[in-house]
Amino acid sequence: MLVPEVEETAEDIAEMEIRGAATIAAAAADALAAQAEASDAETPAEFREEMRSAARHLRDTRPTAVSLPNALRYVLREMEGETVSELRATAVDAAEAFEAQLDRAQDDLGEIGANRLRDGDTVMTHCHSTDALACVKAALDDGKHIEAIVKETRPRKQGHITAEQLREWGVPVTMVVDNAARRYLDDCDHVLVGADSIAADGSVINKIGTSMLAVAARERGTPIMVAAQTLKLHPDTLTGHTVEIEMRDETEVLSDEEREALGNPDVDNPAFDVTPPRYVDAIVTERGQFPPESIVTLMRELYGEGTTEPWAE
Ligand SMILES: O=P(O)(O)OC[C@H]1O[C@H](OP(=O)(O)O)[C@H](O)[C@@H]1O
Repeated sequence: MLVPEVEETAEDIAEMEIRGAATIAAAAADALAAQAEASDAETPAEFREEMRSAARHLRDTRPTAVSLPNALRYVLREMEGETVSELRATAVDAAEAFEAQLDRAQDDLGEIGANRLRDGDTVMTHCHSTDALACVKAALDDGKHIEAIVKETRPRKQGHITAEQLREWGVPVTMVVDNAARRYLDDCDHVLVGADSIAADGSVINKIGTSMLAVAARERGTPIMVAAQTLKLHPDTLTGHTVEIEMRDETEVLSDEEREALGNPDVDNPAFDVTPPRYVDAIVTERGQFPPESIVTLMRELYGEGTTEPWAE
């Protein structure tokens, strides 16, 4: 019943071939459009059930980045009609509209974030975030000179992706291991990170190590800026739900051979952590910059008091 694009996208998200909250959201919307286009469902009910099933399959890949369910929700909600062809057309249009909105939001967010960066500033980054990099790009486009201290970000070293992108834009980059962050904070004007989810109390759920970085940055007096388009706002947290932290495979930390050589210790590999709002100076969205404690007002405006699960069986 599921088209190959849905199966492939789900596998690529789970394996992190497709990664980064915004990129995952766009790929999921694309996969739903592919399902709609290739479906051979004969009745509207059958078509709707196929789309719900595709959404469930995509949603079950990774639990933490809310952009994934937010993308699926957007497409399923916009899908309407009395016939299969109407449902198909509205689903495909919705996926396109979603992706266009996502690109626009990232551009707008970048412009706003760039206002915080002055000519000559140095930013410290953690992991790889397209929303965070959009702020640097907009600052560069404004003619500002920006330098970067890029944290490696173990265990998957996504700092390498950030370094590569920044070098491509001509930004001088210094790579450091994660443990060197505090030593270099005095040389930085901002800590700049993305987010996988933002909770209603302003907590930021981002790549493991963000909270340690934020605590150290607060202690050094370096401002912490989180770039997160509104797609990252987690509506379930309005009704008291918490955000599930993904635990990834232990072999990302130690290979089987390394582990055996150490006498088979237990290994935990949480992919994300929670940074409390008191360690964050600003959450930059496409709707403006917010102190973390006031993000709930924007969340209510956009999502009401919570959300439904349009993919439920
Ligand atoms: O949406 P954008 O800003 O690109 O990325 C947001 C976040 O997604 C990534 O998670 P992962 O690498 O998928 O585990 C990082 O934690 C990054 O900060």
